[in-house]
Amino acid sequence: MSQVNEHHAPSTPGKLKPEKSPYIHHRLRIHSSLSKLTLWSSFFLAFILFLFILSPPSPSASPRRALGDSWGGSHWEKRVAKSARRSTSSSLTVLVTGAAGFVGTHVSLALKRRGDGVLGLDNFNRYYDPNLKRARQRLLDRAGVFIVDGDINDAVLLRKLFDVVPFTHVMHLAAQAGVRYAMQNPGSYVHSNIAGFVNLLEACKNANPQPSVVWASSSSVYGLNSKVPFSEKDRTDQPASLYAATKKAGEEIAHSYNHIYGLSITGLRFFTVYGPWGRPDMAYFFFTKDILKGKQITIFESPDGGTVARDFTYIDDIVKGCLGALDTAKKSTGSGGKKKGPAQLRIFNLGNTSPVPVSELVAILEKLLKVKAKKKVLPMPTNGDVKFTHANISLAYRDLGYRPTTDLETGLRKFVKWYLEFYSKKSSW
Ligand SMILES: O=C(O)[C@H]1O[C@H](OP(=O)(O)OP(=O)(O)OC[C@H]2O[C@@H](n3ccc(=O)[nH]c3=O)[C@H](O)[C@@H]2O)[C@H](O)[C@@H](O)[C@H]1O
Repeated sequence: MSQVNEHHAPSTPGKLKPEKSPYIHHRLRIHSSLSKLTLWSSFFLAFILFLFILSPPSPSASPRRALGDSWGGSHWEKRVAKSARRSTSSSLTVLVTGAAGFVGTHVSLALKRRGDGVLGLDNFNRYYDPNLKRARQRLLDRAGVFIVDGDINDAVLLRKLFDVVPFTHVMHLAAQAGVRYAMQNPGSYVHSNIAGFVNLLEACKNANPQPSVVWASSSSVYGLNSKVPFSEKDRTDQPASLYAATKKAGEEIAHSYNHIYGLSITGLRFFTVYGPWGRPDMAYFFFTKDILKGKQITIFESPDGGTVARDFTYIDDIVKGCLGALDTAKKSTGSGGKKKGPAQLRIFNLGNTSPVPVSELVAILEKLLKVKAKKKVLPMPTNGDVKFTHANISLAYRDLGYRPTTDLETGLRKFVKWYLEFYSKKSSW
């Protein structure tokens, strides 16, 4: 069969009506479907790109992690072992997850300063400014605490850490925090507060020796409970936010790992913790920033016009509660994933026992900053917020020796002092 393509006339020009041979017609059909395919696939790619740009920024791990940040090797293991080395045999050896976080930084410093071995773990995600986390990391580095850049969902990394260090305790503070953000990025709460917690407990129950676990639950588990002040035995089956629901789920997951594997587990229900090196996503922090910038702030009030109040708790008091929980934690009874006997399971409120209306918080900030706030009062949106929190701390008082001593004005004065120093220095960064 003669090979004719569209560039050559048929062998007998003139006689034949110049019509397309079936072959040429076939080739042209292929070309037009190819060009249609190219057109549609470029439309599809453009659409995917558009969706990606629009999707909410999920706090994935730090950019470096996206490039596959490496860990392991003899130098890395030496850094891990040195950081975790305790000063005496009666000291603790603690893995602090979320060590570059607000509470994690303060707890790590306090443990190291009293002679405990401390190793940090943090994924340096972008939920808020990673530069603040890196600044905290430098603070801990100067104190001799190494923070491994890793995720609590990384089972291989966790197993390696427990192979290198015989942790006596785990202070689990890594979490997706924030009541309102859960409506924007629910997946992040499942990733960190459910999957991450289970993965960490799996590593703990498989470890030999098994560590004792102390972890951060939240006052938000009280949800719509109206009996005040909140006691540990009160209802916690009405969470008002996904954040609260994941913390409540954490308490139930802790019960199952205690029951099956003999893990000693203590949950701490923190009540709106604030202080130097705090979280920029919390009201006291961004109110300070906005008041100094002359930006309007929104003060929520309850739908019936009443105030919205929180039992704000200063970080130094929280740290004492965390160390009290670590020091009174009984050993886990399991070994290599097998339970040998009943193990300790506890839950405590760590609050300040004196709820303060948000409007009062703002008045204190105006006084400390010497700037009048531009305020807008709005009914509290149905965004997961609750009208009030108020802690009964008699259990923590009795069992942990927990005695909060810092009132809101004193605590905010220390926060404002830090804020002005840190961000004036940062402006020179
Ligand atoms: O105890 C906890 O377990 C939680 O504490 C914290 O949650 P909250 O108590 O909600 O703190 P935070 O956001 O600072 O709002 C403070 C007040 O300002 C009100 N609020 C907030 C924003 C605003 O624009 N206006 C306003 O009035 C708001 O209605 C609230 O009354 C932690 O974020 C959370 O991770 C968890 O640890």
